[in-house]
Amino acid sequence: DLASDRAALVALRSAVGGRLLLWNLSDSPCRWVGVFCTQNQVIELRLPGMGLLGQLPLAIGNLTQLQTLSLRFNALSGPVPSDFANLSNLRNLYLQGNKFSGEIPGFLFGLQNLIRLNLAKNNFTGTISSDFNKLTRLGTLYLEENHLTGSIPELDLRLAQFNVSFNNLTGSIPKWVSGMDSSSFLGNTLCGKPLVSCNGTEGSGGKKLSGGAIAGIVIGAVFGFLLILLILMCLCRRKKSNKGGAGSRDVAAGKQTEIETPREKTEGGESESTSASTPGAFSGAMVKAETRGGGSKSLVFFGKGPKVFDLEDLLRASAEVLGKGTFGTAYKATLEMGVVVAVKRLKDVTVSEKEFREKMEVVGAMDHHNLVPLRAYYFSRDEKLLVYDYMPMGSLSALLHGNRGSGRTPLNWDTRSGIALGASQAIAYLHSHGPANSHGNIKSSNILLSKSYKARVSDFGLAHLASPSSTPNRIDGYRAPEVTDARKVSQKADVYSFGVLLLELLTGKAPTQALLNEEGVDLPRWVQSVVKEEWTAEVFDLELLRYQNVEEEMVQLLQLAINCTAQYPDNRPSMAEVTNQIEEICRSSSPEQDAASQQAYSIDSGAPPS
Ligand SMILES: Nc1ncnc2c1ncn2[C@@H]1O[C@H](COP(=O)(O)OP(=O)(O)OP(=O)(O)O)[C@@H](O)[C@H]1O
Repeated sequence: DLASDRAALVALRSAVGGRLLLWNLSDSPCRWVGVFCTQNQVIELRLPGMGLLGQLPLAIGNLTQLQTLSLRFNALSGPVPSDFANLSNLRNLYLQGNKFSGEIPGFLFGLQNLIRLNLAKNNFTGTISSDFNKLTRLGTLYLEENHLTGSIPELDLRLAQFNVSFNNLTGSIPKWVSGMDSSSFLGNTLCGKPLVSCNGTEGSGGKKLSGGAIAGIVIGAVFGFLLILLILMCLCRRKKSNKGGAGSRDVAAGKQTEIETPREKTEGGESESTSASTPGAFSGAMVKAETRGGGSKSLVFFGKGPKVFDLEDLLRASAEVLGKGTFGTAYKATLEMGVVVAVKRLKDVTVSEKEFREKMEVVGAMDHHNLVPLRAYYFSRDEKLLVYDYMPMGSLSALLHGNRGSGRTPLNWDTRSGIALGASQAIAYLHSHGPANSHGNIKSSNILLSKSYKARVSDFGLAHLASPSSTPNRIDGYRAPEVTDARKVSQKADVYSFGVLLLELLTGKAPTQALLNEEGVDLPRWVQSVVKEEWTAEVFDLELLRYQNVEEEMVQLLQLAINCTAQYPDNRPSMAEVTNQIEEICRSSSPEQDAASQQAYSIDSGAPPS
């Protein structure tokens, strides 16, 4: 019961101290940092980097319902206490980054429910026991950077993740792990696939190179680098001279406009564009608009800077369809002076001209670095055009779901959590302008990206202008259950949509794709059903799972997403609260995280976007 769980935690606190000393003992233990309960029982204890010092007492073993125990990156030493044998419900054990010593204790092999075991970066000695075979559910085994000796035993496990690098292991790599990356075995005296074969004839890693060969490689690499540098410099010069004096500055924007070659179309069925720009094609449609609309109207600009282009310039621009959305078609328009903008032609606008202009004034006045700014608009009876900054990196939807094949750069935790934070800040900013201010259409194709993968929320306010009949099904995956009229989306409904977006970031699944899955459930319900069973890896995007050390942050963000997608609006947090929580999650993953994920990248050679 909770009283005995509490006693165990207090005993732990007095033995290893650290930030556990900040626990408020007069509070329920379920409210202490790192302690997670279900039905008045502690089921998770997550204490990473809490400055815990010394030997663990016999205490944690009393937390009999514990499913996840994380003590990673502390200064815990000595043996793993024997009462861990009582943790029969334990699924995830993270002890990496401590100074635990002694052999890998035999009682761990009695924890039949273990799915993830991370003992890396400790001082464990002895051999890798064949008793690991008893852990039939094990999917992750990390033992790197210890002092383990002997050979890797023949086991009958099907592991998704395995690493024994930088131990003192010898012998040949058994077949059951020979499909792992060579980096899992480096720093030992091992041979066989994926390292060099044991008779020294084939394989990729492990061959000793002579001093001369190393010198040759270094010199070659330096020359190669210089050559690439030279080519890049030439290319830059050519590009500059091509541009000539053409204004690449969007003066209306008051800042540099990013001019890009047409980007790859990755948005599945949503884009109907060819990648070639068509000079005049865009203007054709608008000339019609201009003549039919009366001809005297012009673009209404926002922002303080001078207006570098006018309607005439826009008419002459080459246009390329970016995609068809709920409210019309989006174009990439390249103006003759070189400025690139995104133009949206709205359809089915139901509000009056006065209402439209008032709404545009509100939208145009929004100024936040995580919003795509509305630069100008045009209104006539037949045509309504909105001019935005063009975002060359496309949308989060394309980034997450496009190009899932080989050659894709994995989207790492830092990038995803950074996008979540930026988007939440923009939405919280919109909400801070009064309770009637909501976005109304939060989804991954409306989260655009800057060159440095920072989130820019677009399409703010458009939902309030469109008729409900023009709202296609595909936004349903994001829509809160209480929303019946797409023009009236509350702030709490925005929070719901944002929660779905977080789930999309964490699972890599499109909400619309989840709608079509075999069970016919939506993304929030699917995640909840998986999570209810246990906090397994199953919900997370495989690309994220490669970076083990962020799992706690991932779980925290998952919990937040689940809170945001609560069925009843009152049970959802406010957007300001959501932003604060994401900030905290990002902060807790930063310092120690950076070093660890850098390491993961260098092993995977998947360069993180800066
Ligand atoms: N400012 C922009 N810069 C670059 N690409 C953009 C810009 N605005 C929209 N896009 C892209 O153009 C395509 C169509 O966008 P649009 O907003 O019209 O539709 P949507 O996002 O699919 O749906 P909805 O209309 O419901 O927002 C999307 O792929 C979107 O990412």
